[in-house]
Amino acid sequence: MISLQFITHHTEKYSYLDSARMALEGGCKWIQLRMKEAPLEEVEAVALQLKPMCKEHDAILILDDHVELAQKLEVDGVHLGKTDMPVAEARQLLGEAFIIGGTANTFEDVEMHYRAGADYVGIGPFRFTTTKKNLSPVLGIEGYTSIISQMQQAGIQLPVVAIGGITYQDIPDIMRTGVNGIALSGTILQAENPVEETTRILSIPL
Ligand SMILES: Cc1ncc(COP(=O)(O)OP(=O)(O)O)c(N)n1
Ligand SMILES: Cc1ncsc1CCOP(=O)(O)O
Ligand SMILES: [Mg+2]
Repeated sequence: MISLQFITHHTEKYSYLDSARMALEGGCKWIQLRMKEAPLEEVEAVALQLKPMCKEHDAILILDDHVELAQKLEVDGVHLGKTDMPVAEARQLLGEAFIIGGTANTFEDVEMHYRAGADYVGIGPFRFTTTKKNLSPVLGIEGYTSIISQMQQAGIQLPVVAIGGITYQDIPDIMRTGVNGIALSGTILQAENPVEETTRILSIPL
């Protein structure tokens, strides 16, 4: 089965928690609670509701950005970008048991996260998306092919999750570049039935 990380978002129809619930009901086993611009107390309140839901579905729960909160709530890990706590510092604080992901847009970013002890890298964006502001340059298929090939040449073995504007149709081509998984938000939440869309995506043959 395809490795799918669902990134929470809120829309006119759905709350952050609804978005995660639908992905879990569709069979997703990895949720990233991403609540940009929400106060920490609000992130904590949603995380406290989401943690037992993820446990019930045997799914991993990581938080976007909030290292101390991840530690306090004993969720599974965090995802960190350029303006967040550095991966090495988060590793010091959290220890080996927590999953730590880092954002990359170039091979140099991947190398840095690898040396710092990240468990995976989220490489993107694949294409333009409105889900995130201040996007790095879009990578397209060529971008992933190039970064994966540089990783192989450098002997860097680190799971890669592709992210950013990815739709159902894109997945087979992206997976063929050698990435290990896909992170999605908008394409699931904009589907007529997000639960069914999650299941449909997870059923894509590898
Ligand atoms: C899997 C994954 N990859 C990349 C990102 C982007 O993280 P970051 O650069 O910190 O940006 P924000 O998500 O915090 O806006 C991600 N969240 N997940
Ligand atoms: C968090 C993040 N980082 C790079 S693109 C992105 C948003 C992914 O969401 P979508 O699948 O809706 O483009
Ligand atoms: Mg961040």
